[in-house]
Amino acid sequence: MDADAHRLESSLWVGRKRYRAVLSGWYLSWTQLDKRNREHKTVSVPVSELIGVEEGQVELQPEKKVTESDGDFTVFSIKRHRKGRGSGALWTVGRIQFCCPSRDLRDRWVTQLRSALKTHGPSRPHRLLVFINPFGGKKRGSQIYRSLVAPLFELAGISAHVVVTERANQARDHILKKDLTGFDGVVCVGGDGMFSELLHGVIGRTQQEAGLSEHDPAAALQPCNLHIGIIPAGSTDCVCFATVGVNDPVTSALHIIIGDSQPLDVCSVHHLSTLVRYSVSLVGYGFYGDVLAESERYRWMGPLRYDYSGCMTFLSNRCYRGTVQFLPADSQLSSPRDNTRCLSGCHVCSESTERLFSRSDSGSHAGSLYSSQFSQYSSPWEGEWETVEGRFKCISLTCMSSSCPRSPLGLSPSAHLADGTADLILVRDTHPLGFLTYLHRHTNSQDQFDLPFVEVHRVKAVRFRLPPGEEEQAEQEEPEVSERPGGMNWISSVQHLSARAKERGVTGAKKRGKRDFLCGPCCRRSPTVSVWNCDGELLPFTEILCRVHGQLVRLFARGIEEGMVAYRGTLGNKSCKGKYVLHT
Ligand SMILES: CCCCCCCCCCCCC/C=C/[C@@H](O)[C@H](CO)NC(=O)CCCCCCCCCCCCCCC
Ligand SMILES: Nc1ncnc2c1ncn2[C@@H]1O[C@H](COP(=O)(O)OP(=O)(O)OP(=O)(O)O)[C@@H](O)[C@H]1O
Ligand SMILES: [Ca+2]
Repeated sequence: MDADAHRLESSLWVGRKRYRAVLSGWYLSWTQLDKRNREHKTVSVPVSELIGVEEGQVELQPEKKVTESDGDFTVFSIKRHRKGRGSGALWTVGRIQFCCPSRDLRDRWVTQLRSALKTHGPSRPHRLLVFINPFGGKKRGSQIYRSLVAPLFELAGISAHVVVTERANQARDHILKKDLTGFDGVVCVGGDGMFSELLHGVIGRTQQEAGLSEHDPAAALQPCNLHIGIIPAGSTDCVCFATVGVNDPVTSALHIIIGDSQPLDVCSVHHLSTLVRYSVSLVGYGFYGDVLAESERYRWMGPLRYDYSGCMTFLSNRCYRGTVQFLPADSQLSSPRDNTRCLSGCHVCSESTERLFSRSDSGSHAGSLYSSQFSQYSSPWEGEWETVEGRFKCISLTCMSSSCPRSPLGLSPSAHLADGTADLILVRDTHPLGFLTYLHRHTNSQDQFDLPFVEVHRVKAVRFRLPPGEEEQAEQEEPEVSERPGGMNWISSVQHLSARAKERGVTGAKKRGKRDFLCGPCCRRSPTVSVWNCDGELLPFTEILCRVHGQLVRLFARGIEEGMVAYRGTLGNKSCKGKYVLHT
């Protein structure tokens, strides 16, 4: 439809001031007029950023209140705040009350604005399936949804089917098994763990419907159409922070309402011929694995458990031997040390869309990487595998920056959300002060890669193997792989093994903790094998293969908005003002 089909222009009042209001093309604008009809200040709002239009004088806070009058209507739109609490833009609801000289004119305005919204917002969701974890983070999920999000969905005409979860993995199972006809997206109210449930549900369901097996790391998985929305209410909320730039329920709800769409790379983690889990944020061995294993004992501390376990793990001063192999990404396209940042509309990511979907860069029949072990040429992917052997404090693989309030630029500040690559960070054994320097640089603008014991690579795939003689024993029962692609058997087997890994992690951490305290923080008699942390879940296997699937899922987000990033001095939070600057 012609964008100007909704054109309307008339004189309106806002409070005691008279305006010439115009709905034209993609904008609603109003210009103040003085007594002689001279034009003054103009305010313009893109139709794409309108949330809803209501008759009468409408207030949303503290609860919805409508004062009916013949000529009034209220327009709700997105309002940006440059000084957000984090490094992105904080969005709130802007409200403007117009008054028309007649009811007839008011009705025309309301009708035209609503029909402009319909025309300009075809990608907006109409029906959403919302999962609330009542126990995530500070246990405020239900309250956050009820008081901050539900009223906005109602205002925007979104119908939401809400499921308050009663057990872990309920959301994932619901998405995998139930009829989802009519839903335009799924939303979680919770933390990274809840997001991960939705991620596994959506990817699994899509592959199931496409008749594809998720187990073969060489398979070209089917990109998912069902969008995922995240209302942050967890402990870390790293995925939300890294894709929106702030952890704020209202900002996220508004991104969902206007139907923003942000593709996201996903890493599949395999052991032998089995898919173990998907990750978007951190696949980490050594320090981050140990922190997570340790933190399981302190769940009762809430979000603080990570700081406490972080200190304990740091003091235990462990390092682990192993062999890391990786398939480098094209270094002509980008590099983890190019000092750029993936922002909304990022050109590296948009160019990747073309590259990722213009040709099939793998084939599900090309043979498993595992069958080839360390051979360089049987990979379905281009390039040569590189090998690094040694003793590591930590090994981290991240598909995105993994920024979070604790680390506002993240594990890899120049990583991209949707370029089909991940950054592999290898931190070799070093003295505690060196490692502390590395960790501390995550909290400020100093380059954490500019240290002699740290290396970073942009990669498409990674393998980890224990040193000869310490290989993984077939102690774990092999997960029973379902015949049916996307079937549930492997999930429950891997889940069972993960629960055992958690137990092992906890008891292991107990033993290690005791011994470390007896011997002091510099004790060298530490365990030889760590555990993998996959987006906050412990993995039941040590020898794994990770492969990046470019833009496999889509979020209701748009990346961090340009001009809102925490470059020098633009951050609102006093305690960190001016600190978060990329090293340019
Ligand atoms: C001197 C201060 C150093 C501060 C160092 C801060 C580094 C912060 C790096 C954050 C990286 C987050 C990666 C995201 C992971 C998520 O997908 C995942 C799921 O939510 N979260 C975790 O696994 C949860 C993992 C949480 C890891 C928290 C680590 C906290 C370390 C504290 C170390 C203190 C050492 C002090 C020695 C005296
Ligand atoms: N009703 C429930 N009872 C118990 N566990 C649940 C329930 N609903 C979801 N879960 C599980 O709780 C785990 C943690 O939830 P969530 O991610 O929301 O919070 P968090 O751990 O505090 O935050 P973060 O993951 O950001 O650190 C998830 O892995 C999820 O599977
Ligand atoms: Ca990426």
